[in-house]
Amino acid sequence: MHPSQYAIDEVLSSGPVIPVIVIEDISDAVPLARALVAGGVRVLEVTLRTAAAIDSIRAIANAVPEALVGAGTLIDDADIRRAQAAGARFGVSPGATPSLLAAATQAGFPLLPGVMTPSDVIAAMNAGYTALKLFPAAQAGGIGMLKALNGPFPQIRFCPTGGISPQSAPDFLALPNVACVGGSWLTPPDLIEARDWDGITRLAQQSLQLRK
Ligand SMILES: O=C(O)C(=O)C[C@H](O)[C@H](O)COP(=O)(O)O
Repeated sequence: MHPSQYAIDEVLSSGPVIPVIVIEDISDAVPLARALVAGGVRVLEVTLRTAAAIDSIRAIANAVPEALVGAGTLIDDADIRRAQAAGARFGVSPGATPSLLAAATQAGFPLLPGVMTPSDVIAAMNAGYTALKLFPAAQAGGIGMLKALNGPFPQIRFCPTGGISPQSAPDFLALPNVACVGGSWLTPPDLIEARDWDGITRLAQQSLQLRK
């Protein structure tokens, strides 16, 4: 394991659910991060899917130091550079291309790469990555897929993400090779639009109870 990957251990062990966050309006970033932290969720994955994402990461890193803010949807080397420059402490990708893995290693940037096949797992392992996101988790086979992967790859810890709900999360979290799950349900667009930060704090608190 690369030394920078120790931060991924902290990301995976901080709580049962990593919130996958989409921020459209930069002015929502800090109150949203504070609402999640107030609910006991300090690892935050801000996806690079919106124009506001990089500035949001920078704002959260500066104003909410108790949060562990990371960047999601990393696609290429440039994404790693701009996420790191904005203060992201880790990155998450839907995939695990050789160039993305090499760029993260070279930058000393903790990365949770996405995999969906045994060949993806082997390629990531060979590049030194043992904590992986299974994406899209439900569509890739969900619980059955994770049980099957545990046969040949018992040393891999997964953060399944994609299609997981508060209803299905406990069954994922009960698996020996699942460290945590990712999900977008902690930050629903309607609550963000309504700036219902208390509602988001409640969702964060509820997510802490999902481990059976
Ligand atoms: O943007 C990324 O980097 C992604 O990998 C996609 C997210 O992981 C899924 O969109 C999770 O969303 P839900 O399925 O709604 O929980």
